[in-house]
Amino acid sequence: MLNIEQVEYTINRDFKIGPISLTLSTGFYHLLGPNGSGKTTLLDIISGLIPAKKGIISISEEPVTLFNTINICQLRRYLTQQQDIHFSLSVKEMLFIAHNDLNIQSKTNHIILAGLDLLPLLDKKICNLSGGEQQRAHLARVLLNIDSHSPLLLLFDEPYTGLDVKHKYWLNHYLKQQAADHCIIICHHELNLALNCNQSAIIMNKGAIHTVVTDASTIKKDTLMRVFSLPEGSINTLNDSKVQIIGI
Ligand SMILES: Nc1ncnc2c1ncn2[C@@H]1O[C@H](COP(=O)(O)OP(=O)(O)OP(=O)(O)O)[C@@H](O)[C@H]1O
Repeated sequence: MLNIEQVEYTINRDFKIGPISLTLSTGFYHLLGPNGSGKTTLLDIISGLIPAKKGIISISEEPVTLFNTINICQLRRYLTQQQDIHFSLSVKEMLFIAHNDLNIQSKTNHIILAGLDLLPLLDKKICNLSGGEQQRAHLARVLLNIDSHSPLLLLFDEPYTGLDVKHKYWLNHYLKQQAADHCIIICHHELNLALNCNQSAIIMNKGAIHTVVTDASTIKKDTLMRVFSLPEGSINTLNDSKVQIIGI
């Protein structure tokens, strides 16, 4: 599904991404790492928003290049970290701009809009919604667009921002179901959530991939302390040898 070979990108004299090589099939991948470790930059490169300086990326065998943007857009969806709405749009208007043939009544779409509790908010202006409500509307914009018969690459940059626990739970549950058919990469800082989920995780540090595990609950205390600069005593080892960060 996603193939990254020796990808490099130089941001400035002090910060460089890569070389990164990674091959991912369908599934659910947590992309973890401290602030400034290069997660968003990597997602931007994978999505084709910024061109890699070196190396090769392909999504379902399609090369990610500036000249192949139209094909790439059909193979991937990307919820970026920040969304700016410059017009006074309602939720419904924004969703219709993203999908001009959107059928709000269809069973699949109804599940998403109901799961994100957006049905009562459809006619409200986005700028008048709370932070979490706005994030739910932007999530719907992406989720309503993944009804595809072929596998997609779904990239989410900090999708949990502003969500309350009910909607975090719903989102995880929904994406877990989608992971059977699609390759889903979620960049976030909810370390305990990742440690709890038995899903794959990619840990970045200083522009490079530090660790890839097929089960995030096997991430070692040492790794967490080193990569995230956590103090001694901040990590609890449970009876089943899983670790949890305490105090957050
Ligand atoms: N447009 C830019 N110009 C200059 N430096 C940048 C730019 N974008 C990112 N950087 C720098 O590149 C590094 C990686 O940034 P990036 O946003 O990829 O990190 P991140 O892991 O997503 O961080 P966070 O968890 O805080 O969102 C940081 O040091 C950041 O300051």
